[in-house]
Amino acid sequence: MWSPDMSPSATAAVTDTAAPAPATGKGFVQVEGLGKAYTPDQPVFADVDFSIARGEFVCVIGHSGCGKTTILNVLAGLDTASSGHVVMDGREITGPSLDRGVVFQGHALMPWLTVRSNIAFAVRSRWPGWSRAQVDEQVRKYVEMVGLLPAIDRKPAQLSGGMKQRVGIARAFAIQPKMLLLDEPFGALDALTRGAIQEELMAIVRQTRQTVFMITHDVDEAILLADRILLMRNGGQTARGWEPGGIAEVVTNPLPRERSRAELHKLDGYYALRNDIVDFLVSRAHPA
Ligand SMILES: Nc1ncnc2c1ncn2[C@@H]1O[C@H](COP(=O)(O)OP(=O)(O)OP(=O)(O)O)[C@@H](O)[C@H]1O
Repeated sequence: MWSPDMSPSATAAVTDTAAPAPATGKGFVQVEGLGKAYTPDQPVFADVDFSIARGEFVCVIGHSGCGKTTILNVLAGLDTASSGHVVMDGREITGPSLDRGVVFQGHALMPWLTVRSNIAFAVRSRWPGWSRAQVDEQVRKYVEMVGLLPAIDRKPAQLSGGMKQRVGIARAFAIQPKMLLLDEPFGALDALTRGAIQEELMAIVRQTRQTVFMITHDVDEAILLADRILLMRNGGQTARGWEPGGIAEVVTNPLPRERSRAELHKLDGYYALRNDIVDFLVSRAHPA
C-alpha cells in the first residue's frame, strides 16, 4: 500500500502483513463487528458490519466525527480497531500493504520529485525487480490515464490543485492495488475541477474494474460514483446512556451504472435517492 508519509526506508520495509484467514465466501472485503473507542465506554462506533464485492464502488457518508476516516484507516491497515476485524481476499488486514492504495484529500506528493519520479517511487516499491523501462512504461500509462503526460516532468509546485490530485490518483492506480481507499479526495477542489475528475475517476474505475471504498460529504458525488452508499450515524449521549455510532442504513444505487454528472438529475429515481440521503443526514444521523 502506498502511504504518503512513508519514508523510502519505511516503504521498502512494507510487505503484505496480512495474515491468512479462512475464506469466508462472502464479500471480497468483509468487515465484521468493527468498533473503535478512544475513550473507554464511549466508543465512536460499534458493531460495524459490511462487505464490498470485487469491483464494487462503495461510498460512505456521515457527519463529521462519526468515524469514517477511522474505518478507512483500519481498512488501510494504518489504524487498529478496538474490536472486530477486516478480511480482504481471504486474509485478515493487520497492517499496511501495497494491496491497498490510498488517496487523501491532501495529495501528499514528494515536493522535490517530478510527477514521473513520484509515481515511479511507488511503482518501484511495488515491483522492486522491475527494470527502469518497465517502471517508466507503467508510470506513463497511468499519467496518460489522468491526462497529465504534458506535465510528467513538472514538480508539484508547478501544478494546480486538481493536477496534484490527479497525480495522487495515478500513483494509487499505478500500483494496481486490490482495493482503492479514497478519503474525500476532491474535497479541496473547485466545483468544475471536481466534476471533471469525478468523471475521469468513474471512467478509470469502470475500465479497470477497481474495487473502491470512498469517503465523501457530497451527496451527488456518492450518487454519481457509488454502487452502494453506507450511511453512518454519529454516536453520542442520550437519555438511555452513550450510544455508539455505526452504519445506520445501506442504500443500493438504483440508477443505471453508465451515468454522467450532467445527466444525473434527469434519471428516474435520482431525486428520490437524493432526498432519502439528505433526509438521513438532517433527521436520522444523530442519536435522538
Ligand atoms: N487519535 C485520536 N484520539 C482521540 N480521538 C480521536 C482520534 N482520532 C479520531 N478521534 C475522534 O474519533 C471520532 C471519529 O473521527 P474520524 O476522523 O474517524 O471521523 P470522520 O467521520 O472521518 O470525521 P470528518 O468527516 O470530520 O473527517 C472523532 O470524534 C474524533 O475526534
